[in-house]
Amino acid sequence: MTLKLENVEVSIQAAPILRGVSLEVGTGERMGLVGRNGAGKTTVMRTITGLATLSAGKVLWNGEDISTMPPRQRAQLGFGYMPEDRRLVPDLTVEENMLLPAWVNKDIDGQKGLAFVYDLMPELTDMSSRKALLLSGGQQKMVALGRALIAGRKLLLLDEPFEGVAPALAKRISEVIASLKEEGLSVLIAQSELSHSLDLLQRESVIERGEIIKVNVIDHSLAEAT
Ligand SMILES: Nc1ncnc2c1ncn2[C@@H]1O[C@H](COP(=O)(O)OP(=O)(O)OP(=O)(O)O)[C@@H](O)[C@H]1O
Repeated sequence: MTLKLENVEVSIQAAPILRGVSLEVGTGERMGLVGRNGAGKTTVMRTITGLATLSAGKVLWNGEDISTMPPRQRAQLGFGYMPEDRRLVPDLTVEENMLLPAWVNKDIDGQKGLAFVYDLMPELTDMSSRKALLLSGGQQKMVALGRALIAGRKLLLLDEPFEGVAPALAKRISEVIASLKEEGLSVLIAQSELSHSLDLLQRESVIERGEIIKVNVIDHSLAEAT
């Protein structure tokens, strides 16, 4: 289950936003996408989900060109997306928010997804009937992660999952993401800083003004030594 971007170009209102972006995320790999605000991280995520349109290049999934596949079909392939701003519906409960992808896409098995998510994050079971508006920012991120996992059983795209989250909860989110390796899930994590996830990632692509300027392999022996 490999995701590959080949020389992807995306323009918004004639302004070039992504300029020849190439990257690869392998099965069970956790890859970072690191860059300053405005570097193009969210646009990369939206290109992978099909929400942004390429003007050149390709998005490949297991070698198949999915560049023009609609977002709905990509969700059926097992792509899940957690947007930076969470986009929870305040008046819906935690469980209803997580079931949203299954309500709009009948091919997604919501109950099966919920069982998986509750098993992975038992703390969500306790808050399942609470309205989203009553949750802290960090708890909302957890719910957004749960919702992304309802569809995202093969590829998970997480946009700033640790931003604005208190350290204890950030550690928990990091733990949950790390445990997904056993499921063979590939994860791409966009971040403007690395603080919470160095030990989580295997590689990171650095993006600057719409271009990948380098790919770093993370040396875990350094983290283990400290
Ligand atoms: N709908 C839009 N209309 C105009 N410009 C846009 C639009 N969406 C993104 N951009 C521009 O594209 C560039 C990349 O934005 P993008 O959101 O992908 O960056 P980012 O790295 O995710 O940063 P952030 O974390 O601030 O969202 C920015 O310069 C932004 O202003």
